[in-house]
Amino acid sequence: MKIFNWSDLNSEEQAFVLSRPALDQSASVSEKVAQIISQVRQNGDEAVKALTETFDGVTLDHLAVSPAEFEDAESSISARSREAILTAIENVSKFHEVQKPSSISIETMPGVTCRREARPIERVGLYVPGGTAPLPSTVVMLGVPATIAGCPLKVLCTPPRKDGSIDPHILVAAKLTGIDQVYKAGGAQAIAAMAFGTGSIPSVSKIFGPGNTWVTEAKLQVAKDPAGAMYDMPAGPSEVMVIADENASPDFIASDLLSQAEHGVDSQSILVTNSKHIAEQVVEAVMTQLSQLSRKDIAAIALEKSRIITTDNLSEALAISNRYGPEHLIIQVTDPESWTSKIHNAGSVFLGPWSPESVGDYASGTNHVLPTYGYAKAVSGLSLDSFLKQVTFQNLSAEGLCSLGPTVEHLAELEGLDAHKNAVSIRLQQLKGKGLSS
Ligand SMILES: NC(=O)c1ccc[n+]([C@@H]2O[C@H](COP(=O)([O-])OP(=O)(O)OC[C@H]3O[C@@H](n4cnc5c(N)ncnc54)[C@H](O)[C@@H]3O)[C@@H](O)[C@H]2O)c1
Ligand SMILES: N[C@H](CO)Cc1c[nH]c[nH+]1
Ligand SMILES: [Zn+2]
Repeated sequence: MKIFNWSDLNSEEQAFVLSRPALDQSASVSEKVAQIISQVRQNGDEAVKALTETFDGVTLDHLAVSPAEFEDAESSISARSREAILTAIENVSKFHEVQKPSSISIETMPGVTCRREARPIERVGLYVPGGTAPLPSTVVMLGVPATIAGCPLKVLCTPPRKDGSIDPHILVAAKLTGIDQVYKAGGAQAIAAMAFGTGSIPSVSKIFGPGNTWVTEAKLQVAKDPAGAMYDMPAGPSEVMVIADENASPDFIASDLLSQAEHGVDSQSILVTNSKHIAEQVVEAVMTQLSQLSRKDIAAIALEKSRIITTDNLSEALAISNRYGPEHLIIQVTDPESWTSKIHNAGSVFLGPWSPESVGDYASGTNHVLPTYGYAKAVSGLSLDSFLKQVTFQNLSAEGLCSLGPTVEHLAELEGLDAHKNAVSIRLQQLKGKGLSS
């Protein structure tokens, strides 16, 4: 990892140092995704099977995971794995249960009552990536809030393994979080199938979950079509930024940087520190730890686009972080809580030496589906709210309309919208007839 001293960089160099590995939005990816979507719309299940053969090298008879496959999965995983999945579900459930919104109601003026109530999204599609690693933890992060929100239809798609099966931990996590419709489909074809429906995969209103370029581009494209589906957020290649001072442990920092680098070749890990000494020690620790990893080849490529930035002080480090808007931000400084009010743009934050990013990935309780590419500046990570809609209600008494009606009539007149005005006037006339309006 290369070390850059922030104050030595001109603005162009600073922008380069904080640039992400580009999201491949080339015309070729966008055209190819458009073609995949069109194939799935035209030929449904048959197109999904053909595309699975092309991109995943698997021939499938059925897309739906059968009850027998769910049962086999139950018996094939260890008691320890089941227990770990249950602990994750328990903590993620606790943190998402307390996010349940309460209804609000207020009388804005006498006789005019406004209310807001949450409703679950009725049909949701959950995408669990599976290109390079099966992610049962993502099933937990998607399934738990969908179930707590009360979404009646939950459909899960994930790419099949080379033998046409789905990782059993994914199936067990699905069952345990209340999902029983799992389909063997990955990439853009899975997103298209959930957006428009196929013979076997039901269409949904909103699609959730992270994924690679193909998945992300497909989520964006199906949302543009009124017949398609909305999506949660652009959640692409994993990224982490660590802010550390001279008291932090170089080994801990290196382990955190590598934990995200190992996700994929396009992951990005950045250290920002006010200590040159720490920066140098981290370079060494990263190299030592990297050599021990089973995914060292992937992590090594990700590290080529990862960086270490040295700053004059921690305030400058925080400003850099807010400019970058990392998916994950780790604060390894003395008294980390004293810096939280200065953090504005980050998906999820890990405070102090005993809060590695991995705990949020798996089981602390927070959600690991988080905005990448700097979208943390504008959107939040997944939460219970993502699976709910807020419906507003208003109820006016006759007295309420008598008080508010003339204002609405006036505003409608300002906009030249006679029918709007008339919808009030016609009622006020009737109330006048009853002696209720002047
Ligand atoms: N931001 C988050 O919250 C978060 C959480 C977990 C994982 N992630 C990220 O999700 C990503 C998962 O990516 P992945 O690739 O492992 O799995 P994936 O499931 O997203 O993609 C695999 C699918 O991509 C399709 N595909 C592959 N090559 C293709 C090609 N040339 N043309 C068309 N389609 C093709 C295939 O259909 C395959 O099934 C990683 O980048 C990881 O860092 C992000
Ligand atoms: N770090 C990923 C989100 O960027 C989530 C994950 C799943 N498993 C391990 N990590
Ligand atoms: Zn991770």
